Amino acid sequence: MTELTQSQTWNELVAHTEALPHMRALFESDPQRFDKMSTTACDLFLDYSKNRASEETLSLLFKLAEECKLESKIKAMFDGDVINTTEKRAVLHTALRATPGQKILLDGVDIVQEVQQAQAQMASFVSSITSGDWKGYTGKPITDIVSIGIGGSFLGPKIVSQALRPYWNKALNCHFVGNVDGTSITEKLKPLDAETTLFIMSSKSFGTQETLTNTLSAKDWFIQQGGTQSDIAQHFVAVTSNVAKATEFGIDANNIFPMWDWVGGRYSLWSAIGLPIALMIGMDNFRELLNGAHQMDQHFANTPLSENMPVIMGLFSLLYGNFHNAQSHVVLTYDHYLRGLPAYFQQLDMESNGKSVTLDGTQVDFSTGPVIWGGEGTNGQHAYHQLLHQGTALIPADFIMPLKSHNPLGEHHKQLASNCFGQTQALMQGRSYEESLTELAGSTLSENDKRTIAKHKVMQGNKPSNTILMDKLTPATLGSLIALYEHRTFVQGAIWDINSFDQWGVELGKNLGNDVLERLSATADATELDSSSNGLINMFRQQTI
Ligand SMILES: O=P(O)(O)OC[C@H]1O[C@H](O)[C@H](O)[C@@H](O)[C@@H]1O
Repeated sequence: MTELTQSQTWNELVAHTEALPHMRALFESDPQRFDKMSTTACDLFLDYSKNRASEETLSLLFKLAEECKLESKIKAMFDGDVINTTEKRAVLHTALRATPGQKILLDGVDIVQEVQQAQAQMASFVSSITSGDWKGYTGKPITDIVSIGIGGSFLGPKIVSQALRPYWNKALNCHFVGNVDGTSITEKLKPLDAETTLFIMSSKSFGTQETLTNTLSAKDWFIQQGGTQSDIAQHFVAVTSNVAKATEFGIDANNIFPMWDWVGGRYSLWSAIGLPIALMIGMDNFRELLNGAHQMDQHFANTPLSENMPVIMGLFSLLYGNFHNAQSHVVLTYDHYLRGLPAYFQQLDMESNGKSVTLDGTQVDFSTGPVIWGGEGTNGQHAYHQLLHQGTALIPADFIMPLKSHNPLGEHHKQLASNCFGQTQALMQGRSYEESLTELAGSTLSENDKRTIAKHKVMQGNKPSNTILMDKLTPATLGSLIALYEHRTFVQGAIWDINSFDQWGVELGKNLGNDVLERLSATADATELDSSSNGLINMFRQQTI
């Protein structure tokens, strides 16, 4: 048993949540509910009134957070304490968006200065590419960026540049290769011209199999297309914390951008890992993105728990996972540019909070990180929303929408908004049996059929959602939004007392994958593993030898 589930507040929450009325009743009894349960921070508006919560629920949740020393844990992260205890590392992605002049000392070194130097290196690189000063091996300016990386070195740059497409430099195009599946890089390279293509190899460790293999294939392609070994320096740059390995691999030392071990991969888009973003949207906009995140950092670090947006969102997610048995959480972006965000938050949250022991190694006796999934609205409404409305699982939802579109076309945005708000309303209020019967009153169905069909039309409602609105999707609002979710993830991990910053589960898969790779190339069939693994390996061997 953990202390957490033994605590009085935890047990009060168990009893309290069971007794809470339907959200419809909560709205009916308090016309001010929307005003009371909504807040603004960093140009993001959060309506959290459509949650299964009364004032008492909130005060119990805040009490739980206080008892779990959330405030001092937040401070410890910002101060650079070694909170990633299993890897003995500080967690300072917030330093990547600190303002110049701010001082954050780590082992006596001011890391903000290092960050500023890296940003200056990025800025001069971006300017040489966009001005055309940096030329390909035949003297032509660069037109295409191919970013090679995986995990945090892939999703952040890809999804943020996709989201900020209205800010793109029209003279450049960007492509992302993550998967080691040869199809991925083959298809990406097909339309490209080696003379005008720049490869960015992004790998914090410089040891990730997929990224090394894809980079080698990119080099082979470059040579096949007419480039020479000595041209490689003009076409390959790297972002890594392992400079020695990158130079050994053949990347020119002048073309290496730094990374640090105090930045987790899934928190790294703010560093030079974000170089593809900076190239596509320009360094000024990249700084806006950082500034948006910095504003959210300030809000998170300095706002009382009860008004703190990431805290409120983190506590609601915990409420559903721990007290309502919700196993998943859906993120629904009502903006085509934000269509990749659910996948980004999925990595952020599931790699961070998919853990089963507390910091001291005690097995948890409560659910930790839920499955995060989602997609873009309105598409999902014609598919999986059915399960949100009438399925047996409780799936809390986040709806995210800018009030203004970058593409204001006729009535499109109004219709988009009406669908977004209509969905949250339907989830909350549902439809009773009596209402369903009334709807069927004028039909030609028999009374018996009406009663049967009415049962199928019943929606329990009481399905929770948050709605996050922003005036417009800009680099700054996107920065704030992503930082909001980073901190929301932190809040839950802090209350559960787990390490949100390691990923040992991923490591085991990597090691076993390498072992299998050797067996696939061995001269004899595999016999030493379990029969399934032996069987699969040997089937593959028979097809390829
Ligand atoms: O940047 P790299 O060192 O190549 O790592 C890429 C990714 O691989 C790992 O498997 C981790 O789980 C991710 O968090 C990381 O972002």
